Amino acid sequence: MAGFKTLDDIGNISGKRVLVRVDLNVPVADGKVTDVTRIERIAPTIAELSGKGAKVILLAHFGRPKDGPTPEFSLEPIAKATAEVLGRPVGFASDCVGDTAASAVAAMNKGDVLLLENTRFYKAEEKNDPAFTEKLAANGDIFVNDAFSAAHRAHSSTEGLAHLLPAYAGRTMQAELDALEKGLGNPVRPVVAIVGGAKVSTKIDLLMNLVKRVDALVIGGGMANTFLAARGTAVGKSLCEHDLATTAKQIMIEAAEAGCAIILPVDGVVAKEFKAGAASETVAISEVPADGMILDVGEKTVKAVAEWIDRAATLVWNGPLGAFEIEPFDHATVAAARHAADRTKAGKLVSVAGGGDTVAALNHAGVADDFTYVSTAGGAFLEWMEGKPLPGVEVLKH
Ligand SMILES: Nc1ncnc2c1ncn2[C@@H]1O[C@H](COP(=O)(O)OP(=O)(O)O)[C@@H](O)[C@H]1O
Ligand SMILES: O=C(OP(=O)(O)O)[C@H](O)COP(=O)(O)O
Repeated sequence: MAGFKTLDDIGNISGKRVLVRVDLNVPVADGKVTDVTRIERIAPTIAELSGKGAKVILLAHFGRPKDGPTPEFSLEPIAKATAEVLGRPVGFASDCVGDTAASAVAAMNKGDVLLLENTRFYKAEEKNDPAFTEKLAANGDIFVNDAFSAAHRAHSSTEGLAHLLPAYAGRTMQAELDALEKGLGNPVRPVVAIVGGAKVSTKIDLLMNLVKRVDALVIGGGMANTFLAARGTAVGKSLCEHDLATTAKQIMIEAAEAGCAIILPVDGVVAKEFKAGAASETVAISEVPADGMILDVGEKTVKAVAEWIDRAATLVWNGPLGAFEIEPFDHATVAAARHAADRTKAGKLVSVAGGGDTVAALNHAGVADDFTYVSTAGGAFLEWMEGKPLPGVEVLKH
């Protein structure tokens, strides 16, 4: 990989403490990891470093904790899941810095793997605070970044550490960049993007550039509601960021100027409660009841999405079309995923999808292996697609 040091360049690391940034921000329901793709993808890097006798110290975030350490956002259950997937013991330290982390690291033997607690339990992490980065660096001799899916964040553990320690790209980071370049570096047109999901405020800005790079943008999931509301459609109690209406309107203007079609839902499946088995009905998008929530796009929209997939030569997809974890709100996502998989298998489509929940949705639909490429990354992959430098990648080029 041009401009990067990879594990091929790492030399003798026997006995060295290697801090490895991984993405363990995996989907969890009722305390159980529901999709282990991100864990499986970090296995090669961990096996290689451990096999060379390094002390492998994993750094990761989980969710977006607002109030410091809380059990809900602890990585401890994920350490157990990681051990199961890797088929080896994975230690856990209940703090990522300070004495707790230092003594757990000091107790490691060559080849051991240890996971440190959620880096986002410290606000300083997201501020890329140099003093905090130094505290993280105190536990390592070398830094390896294998978290491509968090590389769009300029945080202490994704960017800062690469300034303080000799830094290398891990095998997944390397493979993700190679695969995206191969699949989307020079995409065959028309390019259709599907963007859905729930991370509206952190992803909406990137649509401003994405509409200049793709021929059509299908917006579903929670993301669609903000656009519908901006257009004046009442969305009841749906997930919606009304204060982003101006941004949504501007994206629609930019899209029109760039000749990018914007496709919004024409119908929605609405329910009064966000829970399995909740009574639901499909209504025209102009008829969402004031006390209803749109939890999936409706059948007419599913048909329109399939038609756009048929027109596409290349499909990029991040974010489910509905709350796919809860039946029956998985219907549109599963239908679109299966349709894209069929077109791909027929040799008519290059399909690249990514994101923690999107990968889980593709697995739920049973088609993850049928896509051209499935990235672990959602936001990072879209930012890469819009041509934006990713801080966690750029710093590895120094
Ligand atoms: N209409 C909707 N209302 C509420 N949540 C939704 C809706 N559509 C999708 N979601 C939720 O979006 C989440 C995934 O969004 P996101 O994190 O942006 O995707 P990814 O992890 O693939 O990048 C899922 O948990 C799903 O339940
Ligand atoms: O899950 C992630 O991204 P994704 O939802 O875009 O797939 C990454 O772990 C980044 O998490 P963040 O969006 O809270 O920084």
